[in-house]
Amino acid sequence: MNKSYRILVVNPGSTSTKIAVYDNEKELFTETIKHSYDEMKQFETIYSQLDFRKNIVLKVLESKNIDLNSLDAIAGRGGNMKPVDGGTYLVNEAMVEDLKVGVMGQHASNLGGIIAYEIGRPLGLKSYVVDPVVVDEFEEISRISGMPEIPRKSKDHPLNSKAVARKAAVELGGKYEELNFLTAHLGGGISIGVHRKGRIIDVNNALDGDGPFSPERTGGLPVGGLVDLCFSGKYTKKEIRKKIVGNGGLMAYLGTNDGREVKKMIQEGDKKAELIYRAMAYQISKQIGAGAAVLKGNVDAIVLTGGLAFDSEFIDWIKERVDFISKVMVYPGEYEMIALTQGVIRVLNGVEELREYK
Ligand SMILES: Nc1ncnc2c1ncn2[C@@H]1O[C@H](COP(=O)(O)OP(=O)(O)O)[C@@H](O)[C@H]1O
Ligand SMILES: CCCC(=O)OP(=O)(O)O
Repeated sequence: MNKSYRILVVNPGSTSTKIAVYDNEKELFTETIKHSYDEMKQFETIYSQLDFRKNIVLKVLESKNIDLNSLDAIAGRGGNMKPVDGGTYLVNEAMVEDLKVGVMGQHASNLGGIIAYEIGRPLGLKSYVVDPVVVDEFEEISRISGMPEIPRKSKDHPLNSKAVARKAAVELGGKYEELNFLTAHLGGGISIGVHRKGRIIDVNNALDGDGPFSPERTGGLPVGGLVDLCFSGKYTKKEIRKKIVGNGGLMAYLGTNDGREVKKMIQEGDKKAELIYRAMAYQISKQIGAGAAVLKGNVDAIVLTGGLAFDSEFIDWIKERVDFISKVMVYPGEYEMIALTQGVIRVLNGVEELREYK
């Protein structure tokens, strides 16, 4: 019989830090600590948030009476280290250095592996990241953008996407590694992943103006207009970036990044809100259609997930455009905490090989 493991899970997001403890797959608790804009604006960089977020994790563990010595391992959401294949990686010094710098960019997830390492090391515990945001399983053809200086990059939500695709595979009576899925992670950022037999061979870069617009990001833009805006003299580089990620999408058109607020506006008769919300579903559907072409139509299921998937009307707008492609399966919310735990348990039980970060 497999041993029982107690695992601490740390998931830093743009507006929250999620903390959970599991005994194997049994959740003891999950706590989400929200961070307001005002609280975070004191930090110049993601890395400078380290002590703030780490102390929050330690305080939550104390408040839940979790003895640090009772832990067997720590899992953190993997951030912008060098691109890697999907899987579970031991956090080592090389990874921590790359996450500190953010070799592939800046995102709160960069702190997941570092916090896990900093808490684990003095206790003699191993720390892991699972399916980090930079999982790159692209084929050569997916990297071509049309401008050699700017190759397409894989940066999205592989942790949640692979977790829901695995769930869907079980429901379909098959294995993730043997089936083809199109996943749509519909959160603050949106990514449409093309999974061919367990590998994400194409996806829109959710953090760099690619794919559908989202509650807070522009997605792909007409580049000519963007070039003009960049050189208009009206904005700094930082301001332009913020317009693309943070203040884009629903936020730019409607002044909110909250899907529930937009629903309220629509119910109160706001026609503009309805047009924009419908346009987001339209763009998501187009990206799903593009993914179907990548898979030459061999799609076992389209899997919709993320916070927006709680809105059944929104999901229906997508379904009516894409259900000719394949069966549509919906898993509202996100499964990142359990996916981190499961990834660590798979390697501790020897079901999956632990990967080394170089
Ligand atoms: N019931 C709902 N109806 C409409 N939108 C929702 C609902 N629940 C959550 N959302 C929206 O989902 C988005 C956040 O999704 P989530 O997956 O939690 O994002 P992230 O983890 O990227 O912050 C927000 O726009 C939020 O308002
Ligand atoms: C680095 C890409 C992952 C991402 O965009 O995550 P969130 O949507 O959770 O910010």
